[in-house]
Amino acid sequence: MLIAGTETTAVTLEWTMSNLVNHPDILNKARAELDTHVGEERLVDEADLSKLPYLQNIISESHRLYPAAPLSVPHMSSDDCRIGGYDVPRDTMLIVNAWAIHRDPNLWDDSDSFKPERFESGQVEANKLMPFGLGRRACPGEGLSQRMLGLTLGLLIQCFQWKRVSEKEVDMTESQGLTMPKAIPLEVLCKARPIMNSKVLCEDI
Ligand code: HEM
Repeated sequence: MLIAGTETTAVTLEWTMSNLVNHPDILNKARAELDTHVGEERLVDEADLSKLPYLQNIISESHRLYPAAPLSVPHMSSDDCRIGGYDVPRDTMLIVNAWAIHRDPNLWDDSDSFKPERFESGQVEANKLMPFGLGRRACPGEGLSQRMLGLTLGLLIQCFQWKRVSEKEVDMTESQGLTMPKAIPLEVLCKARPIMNSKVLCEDI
């Protein structure tokens, strides 16, 4: 439960921040969305998340390219069945490669690029995502985790300016592990934005 609930969300946040510092234009657009819909007089909160579709699209795009459970969790067929043209006997272990599906060029335009805008076209794209699994055994923590990711990312962008430690792009190599960690942990520079000095922040805390 600890790994399922914390490591997955933390790893997703690290991949998302890595993508953002490698794409400052996308980071700026997310900051502009926060400044427009939340402003600089108070901190973002849960009720704001529905007004921040671009922030949500950034999270979806991170789930797509860097799913925290790339091979999901093994399942077993409870009966004979047919999947994608293959006969699968009862009691076969099935592993879904979400990582490969999320990068399949037949399903996604420019599939290896980080483009949150692809989710602006509506629900069709979002329906192709499966970072939390599908069906009866899908992740019960999806709602909690999506809120945690939205709030944490929103606060990080609202409160700090972020940039890479050098001109060189952040290395995006994946390492091995249950939750697909980064091979090289993220290091970034941050500078407090004016909201951090404001009286409002002290009152919010
Ligand atoms: C980015 C965050 C997360 C991701 C990507 C994620 C992904 C997944 C995936 C792919 C599964 C397997 C689904 C399947 O078998 O088809 C799973 C199961 C599970 N997750 Fe998550 N998860 C996340 C966060 C959380 C959180 C925050 C909690 C709880 C607080 C949680 C609790 C669980 C539990 C208990 C299961 C096992 C469910 C079962 O076997 O019936 N997860 N998760």
